[in-house]
Amino acid sequence: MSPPPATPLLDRVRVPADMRNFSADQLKQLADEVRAETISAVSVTGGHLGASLGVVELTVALHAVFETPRDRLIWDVGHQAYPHKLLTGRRDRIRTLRTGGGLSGFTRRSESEYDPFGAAHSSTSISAGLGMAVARDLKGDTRNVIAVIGDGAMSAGMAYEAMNNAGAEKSRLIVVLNDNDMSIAPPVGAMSAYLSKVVSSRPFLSIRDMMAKLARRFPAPIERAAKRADEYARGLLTGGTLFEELGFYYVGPIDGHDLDHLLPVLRNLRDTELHDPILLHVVTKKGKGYAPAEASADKYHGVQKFNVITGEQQKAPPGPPSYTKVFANALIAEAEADARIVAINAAMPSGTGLDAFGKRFPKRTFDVGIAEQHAVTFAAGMATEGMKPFCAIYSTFLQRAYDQVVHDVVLQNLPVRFAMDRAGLVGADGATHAGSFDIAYLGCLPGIVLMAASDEAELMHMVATAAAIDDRPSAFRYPRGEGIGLELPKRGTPLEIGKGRVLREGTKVAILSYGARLQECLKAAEELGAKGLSTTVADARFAKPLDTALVERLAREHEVLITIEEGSVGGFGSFVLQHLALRGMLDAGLKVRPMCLPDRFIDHDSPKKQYDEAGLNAAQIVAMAVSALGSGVAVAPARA
Ligand SMILES: Cc1ncc(C[n+]2csc(CCOP(=O)(O)OP(=O)(O)O)c2C)c(N)n1
Ligand SMILES: CC(=O)[C@@H](O)[C@H](O)COP(=O)(O)O
Ligand SMILES: [Mg+2]
Repeated sequence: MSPPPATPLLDRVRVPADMRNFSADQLKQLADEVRAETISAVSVTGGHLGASLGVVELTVALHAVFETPRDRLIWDVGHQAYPHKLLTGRRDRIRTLRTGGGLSGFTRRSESEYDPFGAAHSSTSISAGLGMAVARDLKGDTRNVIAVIGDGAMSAGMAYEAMNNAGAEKSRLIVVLNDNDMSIAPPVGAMSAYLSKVVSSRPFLSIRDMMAKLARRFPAPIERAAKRADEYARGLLTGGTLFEELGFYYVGPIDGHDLDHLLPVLRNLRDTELHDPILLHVVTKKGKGYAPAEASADKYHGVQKFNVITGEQQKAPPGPPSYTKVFANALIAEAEADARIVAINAAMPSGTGLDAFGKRFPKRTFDVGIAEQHAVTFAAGMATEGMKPFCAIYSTFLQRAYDQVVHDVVLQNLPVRFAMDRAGLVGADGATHAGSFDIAYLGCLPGIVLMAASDEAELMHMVATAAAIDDRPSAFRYPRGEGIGLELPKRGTPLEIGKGRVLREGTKVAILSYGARLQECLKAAEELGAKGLSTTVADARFAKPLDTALVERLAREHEVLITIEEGSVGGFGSFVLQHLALRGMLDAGLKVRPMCLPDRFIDHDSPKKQYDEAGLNAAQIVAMAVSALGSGVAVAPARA
């Protein structure tokens, strides 16, 4: 007779304190329930399933052993934190994940006391953890600080900067390296190869543990001998781990799914008198425990809603190709014609579309890992040798390489091309991933050519334009998602640099759009026309160099000039205003209304709702024009 079903335990756990008296067997059952609940919840919301499944046991063990939230637990990237959210008072909201007003898809200080540090951009956890550890020491506090970082995130320079400092600071910090041998794609780089070597060597924890225990039992001379033996054991089995050379006490590798390993090791680390930073190397499987995830190439890194039984993801109805796909095809067409074109991405081959480029040109495609700073200067180096590098990095992630853009590319006037996908608001990933700032942060740089695609055909032309610009840096931005369904040429046609285009002629209101708000502008012009307000619509195409003749004509011939962009304050509208002001064209009463993202962060929601909240949809453009004509004050977009 089969044993009676175990009473569910997850229902008894609102916060981690509720599970701290559980036995090892109960914790194993709890882990199974957490995994099932994670799969069920993400099947409804979509999201980052694979990474979360890979850390179910680790999450249970960390919260069982450490006194969170007093002990600080930081998740690098935070995309793997769904089990963490289930166990820290957010189970009731887990099915609101990544939806408007719902839980964030990453960790967030404002969301929970169990999230001591916000994340989403990778490789920040060790730095933040060290900061918390040093602050603890300065305050004479005794809490533990634990940073969980993945093998992919460990490929970013910031992680080394942090470890280098931690090794010198000698402040007690526990870094858990969650090694699942995956980034979004299979990992790249020497660090990944190194970790595979360490993982494949015999687990030497037992020998080292024995030596350490022996050392503690004997007087100093023997302790020194034991310590030397320990060094030898380490060197013998793994050539001395890189982490120990950086001043960390390395423990591992251990099985990150086996609570019988995890619990005692974590308790030892919690109770040890060691004041060194510690690196615990755990080996896990991304997508663990859900067959469709384990079987998939990307381990269900980021999924749509799906059928739990079959694993089949909800497919969007067939629509126009995504901007990403159009970019990839356009770059392939250019590269077919010019062997100097090479493409670089930072651990985002599929997200940028360079996986397709790489299939066509494997030797001209470079995935440098999560290393945007390196990617940019690597591209700069290639440009000095006459190559035509296209650096495909999401607008938000390019923020990480800003000084490389300024100092290594623009200041040296090197012809690196920046393909900035995910420009503007991006929906479910929310504020951390919005491509809000590139117009402002690039537009202030002398000499760079800046373009924004208003549709997928324009994107093709901008790829061709960038390919042809070989005497200075250039950048073009385009949004997440699908195009508008235009017939596309085989290959783009280079645009005349610094020239916009007029799509609709009017006399009263002029709308000058930069980027993909153009369709909303055309809708608004229709509505304004129906109100008897004849409206011109123009596509600026370039923020730099600005089409000053077009800007001045629109200013001269209309009562109201509206500029609009999917970017923050300080961007395209500012460039237009500055030009008109310096030309004295604001002195004669022209009513100018720059429409851009509000000066605040816009939380996750559907893109349509996000742009509603940002005040950048057709109805709000109409309202802005009408209010300006009535010389009303600009209507600030409603706060969500
Ligand atoms: C600075 C930065 N670049 C790129 C990304 C996109 N990204 C999110 S998760 C991820 C892979 C992370 O791999 P790993 O740290 O091993 O975590 P895993 O998904 O394997 O758990 C990448 C590249 C990011 N979040 N931040
Ligand atoms: C966690 C992370 O940063 C990436 O997975 C990101 O969510 C990808 O964004 P896209 O879905 O827009 O490619
Ligand atoms: Mg990984």
